[in-house]
Amino acid sequence: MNVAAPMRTTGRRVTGWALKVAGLGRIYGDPGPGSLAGTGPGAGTSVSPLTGAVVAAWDVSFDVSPGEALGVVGESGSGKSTVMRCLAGDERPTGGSAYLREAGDGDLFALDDGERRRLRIDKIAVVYQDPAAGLNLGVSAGGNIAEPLIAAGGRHFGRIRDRAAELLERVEVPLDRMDDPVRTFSGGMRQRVQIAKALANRPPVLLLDEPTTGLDASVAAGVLDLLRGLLEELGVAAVVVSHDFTVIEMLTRRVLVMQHGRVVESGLTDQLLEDPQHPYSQRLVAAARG
Ligand SMILES: Nc1ncnc2c1ncn2[C@@H]1O[C@H](COP(=O)(O)OP(=O)(O)OP(=O)(O)O)[C@@H](O)[C@H]1O
Repeated sequence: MNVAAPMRTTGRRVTGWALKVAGLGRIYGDPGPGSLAGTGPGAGTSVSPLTGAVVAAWDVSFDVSPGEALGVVGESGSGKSTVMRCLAGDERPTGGSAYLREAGDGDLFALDDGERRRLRIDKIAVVYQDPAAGLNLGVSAGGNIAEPLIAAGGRHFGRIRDRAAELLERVEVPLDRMDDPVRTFSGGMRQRVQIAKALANRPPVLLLDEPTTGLDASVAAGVLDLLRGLLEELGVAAVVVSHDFTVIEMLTRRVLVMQHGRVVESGLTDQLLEDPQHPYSQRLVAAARG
């Protein structure tokens, strides 16, 4: 299937999409036709009463432009991480399609595993909640960042080291820690190294899955500040998944609210925070406002 090429405007920001997702769905268990009935927000569950399948995400559609960040917010079990895992290529969706401008007009979900892995080298980068998922903790900070650079064809030791140092400096990790194993770093520093590694090959798309959950509040605030600056500066198209509207508010321009595997509301983040329409969004916003 061909998708019309997005329009480019002058400057770093473009009006066309960098990533477009249409009708993404993921069902765990029997994906037969009966499995959708009786699931979703109206039914109050994502588990099919007929087949027992879990409709973790269904009919999720959005696009993200370069220089834009889109949030996906919802409570535990709402399906937001499933969406992220499908986009990252960590698992295969049951249905839908996705297009990456820089990868031509082919459906990402139709690629084989090897092709998906190649996209992860320099086109779609992921920052996971758990730094251990994105880093090798036994390897130095510099070595972790070198890994995607080498995978992308980097062979010159000096240039790889310079790029690693530049990235560590940008994420405010002291350069004298560059050769220390990441295992010896604090949680906040590990997350900064993970961010540096994700950005190593200047990917057009960055997926952030609960990037500050699990960090102490003051450490999380520092990492959020860093991410906000990077997203403004880099022109990357970002998708930010979080259960926390405070994170979404700080990092994103638009947001989707998910409940029981479905999108129940979407819009500009500040407007949705100001005047949420769906009762579930109202509950999430109230929780964020304390
Ligand atoms: N491998 C799996 N097998 C079966 N069900 C799964 C699997 N992974 C996720 N689920 C179910 O899919 C639904 C959505 O899970 P998902 O992890 O996407 O939610 P989430 O909103 O990201 O929550 P959390 O923040 O807790 O990860 C949940 O009901 C979950 O139990």
